Amino acid sequence: MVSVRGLPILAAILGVASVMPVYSYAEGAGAPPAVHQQVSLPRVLVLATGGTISGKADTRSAIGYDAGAVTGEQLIAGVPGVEKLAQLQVEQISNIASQNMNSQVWFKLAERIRRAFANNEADAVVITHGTDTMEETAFFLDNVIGDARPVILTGAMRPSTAISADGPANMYEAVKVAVDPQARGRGVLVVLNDEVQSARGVSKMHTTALQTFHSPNLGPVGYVDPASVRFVAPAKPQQHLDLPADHKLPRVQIVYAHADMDAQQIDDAVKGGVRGIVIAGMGDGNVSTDALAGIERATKAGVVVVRSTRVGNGFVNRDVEVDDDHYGLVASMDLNPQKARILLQLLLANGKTAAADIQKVFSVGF
Ligand SMILES: NC(=O)C[C@H](N)C(=O)O
Repeated sequence: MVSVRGLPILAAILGVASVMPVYSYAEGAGAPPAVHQQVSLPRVLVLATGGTISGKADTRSAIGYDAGAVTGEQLIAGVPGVEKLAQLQVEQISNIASQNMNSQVWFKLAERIRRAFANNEADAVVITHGTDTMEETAFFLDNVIGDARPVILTGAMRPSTAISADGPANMYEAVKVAVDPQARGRGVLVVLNDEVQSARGVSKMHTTALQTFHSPNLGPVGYVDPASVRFVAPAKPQQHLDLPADHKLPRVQIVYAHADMDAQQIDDAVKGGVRGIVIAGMGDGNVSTDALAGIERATKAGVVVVRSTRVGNGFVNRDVEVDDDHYGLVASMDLNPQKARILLQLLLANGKTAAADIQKVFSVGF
């Protein structure tokens, strides 16, 4: 449990923060108290999971760095002015690079957020996270939280020690969005580089650029800068799927389609005991004739098959180039393969196994 500290300590922190450069948290500023209190400001629970935003290198121009080397508390201490936006309570959920993100951390996050909202501990949640799998964590949480209070993920493309580290500005803007009344009722959001994206729409689309997050099909839902938060899309209805009590998600494998494709990967997946397969198909979710024969074997064996696309943009349409009705397939609509995998896992865990029922959920809103 974290403890509430007194105002003299807060004043000391504010004094330090005001003269320190923004990257100070990576340069041994020391751990501040876990609760940064200012009476009557909104309460934001910060859940730190690691990633480049918590990364640290030996020198400011170093190429390599260790992700998850800085704690959430140190990270907050390097964001001057954030304490004027909200009362921040920081908890460390994990400290990993997000290529190692996994469903156990997702369950931990989901349960902590549900508890915080049920006990009225927080008005909003900000999660710091690596960018590689941020869209997957955001989408998982979007499907299981179902609360109007904002849940915002943020991260960074440059480690905390880099020249022009982007983490502090992203953290500031994430908290700014979290406390904005208009952020309510929008599901889980991702805030980086002055843009606000929905969990459903967002995808990492550049390996290294600061402007890596885009929502190719849906566009950003809003914009943020130090002076303002502007939403350009309407709020959405809140709904949620249950978390499996045993904290296990069924095995669903992604199969990447390509020229010269045979059915080997699909047959191997079925033999390996998967409950579902998501095809990262060519174009509008296409596979070769040989692979389609493998898909037919898979569905006959009771494996649910969803057709998504490797293209990264556009919708996968039902029954246009592939006869989904005939083969009993699900079209992923706007969902990329990694998000289609999560939705299929959650639906299977909630007892939905019929392709038609699964299709209805994938098609929500379209
Ligand atoms: N920019 C980043 O955060 C990348 C890092 N590999 C991560 O996802 O943790």
